[in-house]
Amino acid sequence: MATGTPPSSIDWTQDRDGLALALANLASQAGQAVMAIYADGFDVIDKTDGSPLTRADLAADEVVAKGLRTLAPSIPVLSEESAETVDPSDLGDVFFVVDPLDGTKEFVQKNGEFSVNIALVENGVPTVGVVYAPAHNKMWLAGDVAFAAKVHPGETLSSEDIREITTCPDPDQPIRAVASRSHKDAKTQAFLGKMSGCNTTTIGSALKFCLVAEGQADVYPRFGPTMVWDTAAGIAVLHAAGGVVLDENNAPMRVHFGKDGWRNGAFTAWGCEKLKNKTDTNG
Ligand SMILES: Nc1ncnc2c1ncn2[C@@H]1O[C@H](COP(=O)(O)O)[C@@H](OP(=O)(O)O)[C@H]1O
Ligand SMILES: [Mg+2]
Repeated sequence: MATGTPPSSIDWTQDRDGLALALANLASQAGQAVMAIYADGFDVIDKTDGSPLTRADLAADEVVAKGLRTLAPSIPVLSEESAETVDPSDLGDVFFVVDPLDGTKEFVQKNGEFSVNIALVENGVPTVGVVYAPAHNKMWLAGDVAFAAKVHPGETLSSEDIREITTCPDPDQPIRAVASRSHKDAKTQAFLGKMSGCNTTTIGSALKFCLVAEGQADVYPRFGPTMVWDTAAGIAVLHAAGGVVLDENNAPMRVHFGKDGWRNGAFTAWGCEKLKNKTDTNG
């Protein structure tokens, strides 16, 4: 079944898997815009926080913003590229969170490890998420159920193209960890060092959540800074696949505007909460 543009009167909070598919198709279009610039060449601007910005971030943001206005005009949008202009109190309880190009450092280095992230957040909980890696032709999407699919940038996905994914924890095997390629920190290294025999793969962007969600890794520890748009979509995918993302207080991580603005605290994303005991046992 190919999806066309759905009527804007749909209550998406009642059809989260349907929304996930519609957002996946939007991410595919944004990925097409990103890949055109990836092939074409681009300048890199340093933002005030030291992170890079390219015209691919802005082009993808425009595609996603326009698509969301058509799809769900009544739901507000918080995007990395326009967050400074958004008053958090105007967002209400239900809003979209967008990182049009997550892993811009990886994009600049041309290693393919970047993604388009779109999430629906309801009362602080990411309930729908899509993470699209256009350089890998790979989409992860989730509402009530988590799925993955092969999709080339710009292609339209239908419900027949997607396969269900779940996490794959095996408490008898050494932990497989994923960590940031470009943002390493001592606390993460210490955490990884506490797990005997742990194998760690480094990779950019929200792809780390997706590797845990589809059972290729067990844990993604993150003690260095991230923003809510880096994590919301990945949390939704991992949660629907059977995993959990815990904050510094071991509570499910929420999307919220706090003393550090939209910046997250430290978190650990697990394929299964029980695996957490392995850090305690072996630490
Ligand atoms: N000092 C900092 N403050 C806030 N966010 C940071 C940061 N350093 C890295 N990040 C976040 O980490 C993201 C990259 O994650 P990873 O290291 O897992 O690839 C960046 O996303 P962008 O590339 O969208 O800017 C950025 O939001
Ligand atoms: Mg990001």
